[in-house]
Amino acid sequence: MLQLPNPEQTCSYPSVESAYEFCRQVTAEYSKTFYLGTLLMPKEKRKAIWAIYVWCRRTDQLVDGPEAEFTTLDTLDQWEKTLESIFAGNPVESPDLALVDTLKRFPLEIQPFRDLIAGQRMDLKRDRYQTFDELYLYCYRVAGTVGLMSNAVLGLEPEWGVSPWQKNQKNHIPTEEAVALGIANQLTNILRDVGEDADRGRIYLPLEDLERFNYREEDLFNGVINENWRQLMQFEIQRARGFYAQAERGIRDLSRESRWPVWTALMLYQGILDVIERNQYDVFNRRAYVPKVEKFLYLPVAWLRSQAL
Ligand SMILES: CC(C)=CCC/C(C)=C/CC/C(C)=C/CC/C(C)=C/[C@@H]1[C@@H](COP(=O)(O)OP(=O)(O)O)[C@]1(C)CC/C=C(\C)CC/C=C(\C)CCC=C(C)C
Ligand SMILES: Nc1ncnc2c1ncn2[C@@H]1O[C@H](COP(=O)(O)OP(=O)(O)OP(=O)(O)O)[C@@H](O)[C@H]1O
Ligand SMILES: [Mn+2]
Repeated sequence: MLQLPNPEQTCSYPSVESAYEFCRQVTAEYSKTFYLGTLLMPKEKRKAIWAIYVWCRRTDQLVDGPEAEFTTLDTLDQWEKTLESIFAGNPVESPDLALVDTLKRFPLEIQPFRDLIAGQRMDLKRDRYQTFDELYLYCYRVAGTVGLMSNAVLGLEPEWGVSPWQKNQKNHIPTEEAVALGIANQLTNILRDVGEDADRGRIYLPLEDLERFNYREEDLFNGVINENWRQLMQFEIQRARGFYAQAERGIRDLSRESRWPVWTALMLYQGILDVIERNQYDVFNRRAYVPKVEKFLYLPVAWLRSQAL
């Protein structure tokens, strides 16, 4: 796992602009997919997503990064206090300057941020999920919440963009669809990282599914790829695709300028599932990623969808 650049070194003058620049760099370094999506947005929204990205990434690093062994429930309580301070307009560290500024510009609520921290608490407390309902709660907390945060920035199509015969119809707010995209992304992430997580003694796939397909924990730790594994993976891939399909139906409710970036991020992340299939479900020895050239080929298709669907 990469180490986040030290914010104090990167921004020698802690100004709002240098904080945003730091956030841009971190987003570009950590996620080619989401960074590409943000490049398709207007400047103000793009910067806001970078600020949110970095807060989420820093939260994730507390339990997933190089310092993770020192993180306790207490650390996360402290982190939540810092969050409250940011929402009160008082940055604690220099990257927070960007989020404080973003909070002035967009109607973000604190609850999804708190819930994301609660998701990290789950990672500290457990390394198995018995049922899909339990896993769903985890996915909601670590990723569905990101959908809610993003929605506040992406925005809806303004009233004046609505045709006269729809004027009295209230805009549909695609909350469930935004959460669905977070869930879909997280399930994809889990399927891609099965091997990596097993190396850390973690299993995110619901144990009830392992049982249903007659695939044992021990098989997973040994990286066994047999017919049972392929069927289990196919089942989970279809489940993730169901959430992508739900998310797609919400994109038309977003502001026009946000549709292309969201279609792009959705298609690129969903593309990881196709790569897993192409790799014949070997997530133990090969990392599934969409090659750079292919990433750019998605752009025009995503644009057409953002215009037509
Ligand atoms: C283009 C756009 C709007 C992007 C949003 C980017 C953003 C703010 C991402 C935050 C990512 C983050 C660091 C979250 C912390 C918890 C975590 C690690 C969640 C997983 C992301 C990991 O991505 P990555 O591949 O880098 O993982 P590794 O650490 O390398 O293993 C997640 C898979 C969750 C990502 C969830 C989202 C981006 C939510 C998507 C939903 C929307 C943008 C809402 C769209 C609206 C409608 C109506 C469909
Ligand atoms: N285009 C690529 N070419 C070669 N290796 C890649 C590529 N994309 C990802 N990888 C591999 O995956 C690792 C990073 O994984 P990750 O999936 O986080 O990539 P990413 O480009 O940040 O995309 P994402 O936004 O989907 O997270 C790299 O260190 C590399 O091993
Ligand atoms: Mn990544």
